[in-house]
Amino acid sequence: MKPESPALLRHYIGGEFVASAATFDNIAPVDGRLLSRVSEADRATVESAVAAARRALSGPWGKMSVQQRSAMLHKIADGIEARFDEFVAAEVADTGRPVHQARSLDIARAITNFRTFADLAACANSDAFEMPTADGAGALNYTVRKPLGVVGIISPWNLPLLLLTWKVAPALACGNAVIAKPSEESPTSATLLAEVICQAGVPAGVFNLVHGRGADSAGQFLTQSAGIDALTFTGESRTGSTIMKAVADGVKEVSFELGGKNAAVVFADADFDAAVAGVMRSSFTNSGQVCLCSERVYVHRSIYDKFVTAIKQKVQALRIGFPEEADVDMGPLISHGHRDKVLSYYRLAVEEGATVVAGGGVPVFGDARDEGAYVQPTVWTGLPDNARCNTEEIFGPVCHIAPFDDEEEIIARVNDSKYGLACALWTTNLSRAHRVARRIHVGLVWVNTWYLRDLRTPFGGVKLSGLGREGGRYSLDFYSDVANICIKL
Ligand SMILES: NC(=O)c1ccc[n+]([C@@H]2O[C@H](COP(=O)([O-])OP(=O)(O)OC[C@H]3O[C@@H](n4cnc5c(N)ncnc54)[C@H](O)[C@@H]3O)[C@@H](O)[C@H]2O)c1
Ligand SMILES: O=C/C=C/C=C(\O)C(=O)O
Repeated sequence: MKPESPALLRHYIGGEFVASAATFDNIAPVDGRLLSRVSEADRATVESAVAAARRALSGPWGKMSVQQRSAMLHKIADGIEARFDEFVAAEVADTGRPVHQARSLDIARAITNFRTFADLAACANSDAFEMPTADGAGALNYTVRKPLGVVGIISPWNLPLLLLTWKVAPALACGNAVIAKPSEESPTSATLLAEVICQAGVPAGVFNLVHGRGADSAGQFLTQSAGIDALTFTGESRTGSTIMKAVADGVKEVSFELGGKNAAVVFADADFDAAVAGVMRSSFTNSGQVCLCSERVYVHRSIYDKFVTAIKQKVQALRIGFPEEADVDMGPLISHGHRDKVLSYYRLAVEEGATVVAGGGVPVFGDARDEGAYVQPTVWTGLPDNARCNTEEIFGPVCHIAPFDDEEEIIARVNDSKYGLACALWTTNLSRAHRVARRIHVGLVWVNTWYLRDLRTPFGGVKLSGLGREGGRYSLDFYSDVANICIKL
C-alpha cells in the first residue's frame, strides 16, 4: 500500500487557494515525521496577494459599515468554533504542545480575539472638540477613523493561531485588507483560518495568506512590497530590525512585538507556594517558548535556598509527554533547529560557570519521541547577571535563579537589560507592589500572577522588545488612520 502522499498546504489569494511549484516540508516536532508539504510563495505570488488586497478595498468590503464588518468577524469566530477540534489538531501537530493547552489557550483565544475586536470596533467612539473663534461663531472639530489600507502581517510559531489572529482581527475590524505570512514552522492552523474566512463570506482579497520563510522568501518579499501601507510583526528583535530597514524607504507604519529576557522577582514577603507555582508557569509554559516567559528569576536571599529546592523538585516532576496525555506538562520545542539553539545555551551555561540544579540535556524516552525536538526543563544558579545566559533570549524551558537583598538593588538589576517586555513580581506588600511595578522598565508587569490577559489593555514592550502597543483601543489606533475634521460654524 503506497503511503498516502502528504497534504499540500496552499496560499489563499484573492479568494482562491493556490499552490506554488516550490514547497518546503512541515515536520512534526514530537517525532520528526513529515506532516505536509507547504507551498512557498515567490515575490510574484506575494505581489499578487498585495494586488488582491488593494482591489478588495474598492469592492464591497470598502463600502461595509463597521457594524457589518463586526458581524463578519463574529462569523469567523463561529467558523473556528465549529471546527474547534480540527484547529486543535492542527496546532498540536505543528507544535507538539499539550492538547489541553491548545484547547484552553491557543484556539480559545483565537475565537476571543475575533469577538473582542468585533465588539470594540463597533463600539469605538470618535473625538469631538468645540472651539471658540474670533467672530464668536465657533468651530467644531471631530475625528473619523479610516482604514490604513493594505496591511502586511508576519507572525511567529510559538502561539501560532493566537498571535496571527491577534493581528488579523483588529486589522479587519478597522476595514483593512491583509496579507498574512505565518511562520514556516506552523502553517497549518493559518491555512484552516483561511478556509474559515472564505466560508464566512468575507469578500475575496480581504484576507490573503502566503506561506514561506523569512529572508529571501515570502516574509522578506512582503516587507519589501511597495503595495503595503503598514506592517505588523511579531518575532525576534533582530528580525524586527531587518524589517524596519526594509520598510524604511516607504515610511510604512509598523507595530513590532519582539523578544524578551523577562524577570520574575520573589520578595521575602511573597506567598511562597503561590510564587513557586507562578514561576513554574512563567518559566516552563509552552516549553518556555513564550515571549513573556521568565528566564531570569530573582529571589530574596532570606528564602533563596528554600525556593531553589522547591523549584528543583517541581521541575524534576514535570511530565514531558505526548500531546494527547491528559496530565502532560510539557511538549517538545518547535524544531530540531531551535533545539540546537537551546542546547547550545545549555552547554554555554556550564562554560560560564553555572550550577545545573535540574535538567541540562535531552530526555530519553525509548519511543518515537526520541526523533522529536525534546529537551529537559532546566534550572541554573551561580551565574553573574552579565553572563550571556542571563542577557540573551534563549526561548526554551530554562531559568536562572539568583538571590537579591533589597528593592533598590533588584530594580536596577531587572532593568539592566536590552529588552523590556514583561516582569512578574511576587509580594504580599501592596505598597511595595505598586512602588516597584511602576519603576520596572517594561511594557507589562504582573503582580502575584503571570500572563493574565485583559484584551482591552495595551500590550507591547520597550527597548529591543518592541515598538508600539496593541490591544483594545491601542489596536484600533494602530490599524486606523485617524483624521480630524474642523467645521467653521
Ligand atoms: N513580543 C511578543 O508579543 C512576542 C510574541 C511571540 C514571539 N515573540 C518573539 O518571537 C521570537 C520567536 O518567534 P520566531 O522564531 O518565529 O521569530 P522570527 O523572527 O524568526 O520569525 C517570525 C516571523 O518572521 C518571519 N521572518 C523571519 N525573517 C524575516 C525577514 N528577514 N523578513 C520578513 N520576515 C521574516 C518568519 O518567517 C516568521 O513568520 C522570539 O524572539 C519571541 O520572543 C515575541
Ligand atoms: O509569546 C508571546 C505571547 C504574546 C501574547 C499575546 O500577544 C497576547 O496574549 O495577546
